[in-house]
Amino acid sequence: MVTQSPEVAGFTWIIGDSPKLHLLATFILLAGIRLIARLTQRYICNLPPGPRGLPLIGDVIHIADQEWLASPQRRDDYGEVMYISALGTGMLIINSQRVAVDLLEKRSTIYSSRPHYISAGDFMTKNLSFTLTPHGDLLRHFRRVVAEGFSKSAVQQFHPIQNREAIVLALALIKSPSTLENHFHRHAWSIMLSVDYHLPPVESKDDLYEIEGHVRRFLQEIHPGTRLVEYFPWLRYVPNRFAKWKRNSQYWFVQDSHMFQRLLGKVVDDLANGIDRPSFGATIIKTQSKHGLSELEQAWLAGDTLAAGGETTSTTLHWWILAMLVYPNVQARAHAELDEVVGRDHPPTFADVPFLPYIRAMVKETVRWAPTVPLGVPHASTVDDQYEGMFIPKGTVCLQNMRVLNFDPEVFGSNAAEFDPSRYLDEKGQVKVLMRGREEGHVSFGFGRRVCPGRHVAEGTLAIDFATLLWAMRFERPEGSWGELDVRTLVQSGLTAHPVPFECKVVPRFTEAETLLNEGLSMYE
Ligand code: HEM
Repeated sequence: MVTQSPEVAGFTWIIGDSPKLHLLATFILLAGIRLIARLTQRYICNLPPGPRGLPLIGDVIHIADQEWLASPQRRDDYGEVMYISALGTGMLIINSQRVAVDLLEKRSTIYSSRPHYISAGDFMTKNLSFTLTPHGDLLRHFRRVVAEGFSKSAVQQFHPIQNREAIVLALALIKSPSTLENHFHRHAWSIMLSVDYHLPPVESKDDLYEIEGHVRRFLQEIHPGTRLVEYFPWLRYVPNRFAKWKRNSQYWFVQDSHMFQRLLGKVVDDLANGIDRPSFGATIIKTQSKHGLSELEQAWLAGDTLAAGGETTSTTLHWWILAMLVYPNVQARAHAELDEVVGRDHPPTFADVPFLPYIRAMVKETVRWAPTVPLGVPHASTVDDQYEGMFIPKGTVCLQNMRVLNFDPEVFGSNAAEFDPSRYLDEKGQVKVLMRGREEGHVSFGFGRRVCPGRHVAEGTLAIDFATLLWAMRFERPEGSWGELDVRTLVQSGLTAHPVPFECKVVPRFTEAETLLNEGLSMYE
C-alpha cells in the first residue's frame, strides 16, 4: 500500500515536521550559501555533511545510503514509495518488489532510461558509457551485444580463467591473509581484464592505475551534489576558460577513449593475426556487422563492462567473508558439502559446481544479503506517468532500495535479514526457484531492460571462488576480537557499499591444501 502522497512523504523526510523549519531550511538550501546551508543542515535539519560538503540532495542520499535508508524500517515509516523533490529533480525511492516490478519491468518502456548527467554524460563520456546510455538505439545495440557475449552459455568460455584466478586468490589468502581487500580487488580486476580482453592477470596495483582512475572519476561525477551544473544546467555554457570541471571532463574523455581503444586494439590485432582467444572484446569485434557499432562505441562498450564488473565483484566477496565470520554454522555446512562432493585430493573445478547446491545457494544468498549497490543504478522515466493515484513526472529518478526489497519477509520469510543459503534449497537439498520469473532469486542485479548483463559472469566467479576458498581454508575471527561484527552499516564508495572494516583469520583446513592448489594451478599455465 502506498501510504502517503509522494510530495508529503518527501519533504517530511528531508526536513522534519515543522513548517517553519521547512521554509527556513528550503530557503537556505536554495540560496546556495554553502556555510550557512551546511550549518543549517547540521544543526537544524540534523543531517551530517555530504562528501563534498554540498548542501544538495547529494547529502540526503549520502547519509541515507549508509544506514538510514537501507533499513527495512523505512518501508514501515514511509510505505512502498518515497518521493523527494529537490531543485527540480524528482526522486522516487522504491521500497517494495511489487512497485519495482510494476514500474521498472511492466512499464519498462517508460522507466528504462538513466538520469541525464551533464558532466559525466555529455562531457566526460560523450554519452558512450553503457551504464549511462539513455533509452534509445545505442542502448538497444549495446544490450544486443552483451546479451550475446555474456549469455549463460557464452560465459562458460571464461570458466578456465575464473577457475585459475580462484586458485591464485586462495594461495594469496593463505600466504598473506591480512590484506584481504587488496587480494579481492586484484582478483576481480584480473578476471574482468581477462574476460574483456584476454589480458594476463594483474601483477601489481600499478596495472590498475588507469582503469581505477576512470572508475573513481566517473563515480565521483555522478555522485549527487558533486557538480552544480547538474542542478543549474545553464552552467554548461560557461566558457571553458572559467569552468575547470568542463576542461577536466573533456580531457578525461580523450584519455579514457585512448585507454579503451588501446585495450580493445590488442584484441583487434590478435584477431587480425589469426589468434582467436575467448573474450568479450573478441565477441564485439566478430559481431560488428550485426550491431554496426563504431570503433569508439565498441571500445567504450568493452571498457564499461570492465568498469562495471570489477568493483561490484570484489565488494561482494568482502561482504561474503563477513557473513562467513558471523555465521560459522553456514561455513561448516559448506565445508561438509565440499568434503563429500569434491573430496580432498584436488581443488574444485566448474565440473563440480552443479553438484554443490549449498555453494550455489550461497552465491544467491550472498548477492541477496550483501547490499553491494544499495540503491541500485538509478533508472529515469521518459514520459509523465500515473501510478496508483500518484503523478510521476517525466525525468523522475527511480532508486531501488535493495536491502529493503531483498529483505521482504513476504518473499524471504521472517528470517530475511539473516544470512541463510538454505532458503534457496528445497526439501531434497536442491536449488529451488524462490521468485517466479527471476532465476537468481533476488533483485540485486536490477530490473527490466537494464538488468545487469554481467550477472552470469558474476555468479560464475562467486561460485568457483566460494568453492575453492572454502575447500582450502576456514575463516575465523582472530583471538581476542570482541564485540559483535557490524553487518548493518554501509560504508559508501561511489555506487557500491562495503562493510565496516573487520579482522579475519585464515586457517588452512588440511596440510596438503597449499600443495594441491599449486598443482591445480599448473593445469591452467
Ligand atoms: C555481484 C556482482 C554484480 C552486481 C551486484 C551487479 C549489479 C548491477 C546492477 C544493480 C546494475 C543496474 C541494473 C539496473 O539498472 O536495473 C548493473 C548494471 C550493469 N552491470 Fe552489473 N553487477 C555485478 C557484476 C557485473 C559484472 C561482472 C559485469 C560485467 C561482466 C557487470 C556489468 C554491468 C553493466 C555493463 C551494467 C549496465 C547495464 C545498463 O545500464 O543497461 N556487472 N549491475
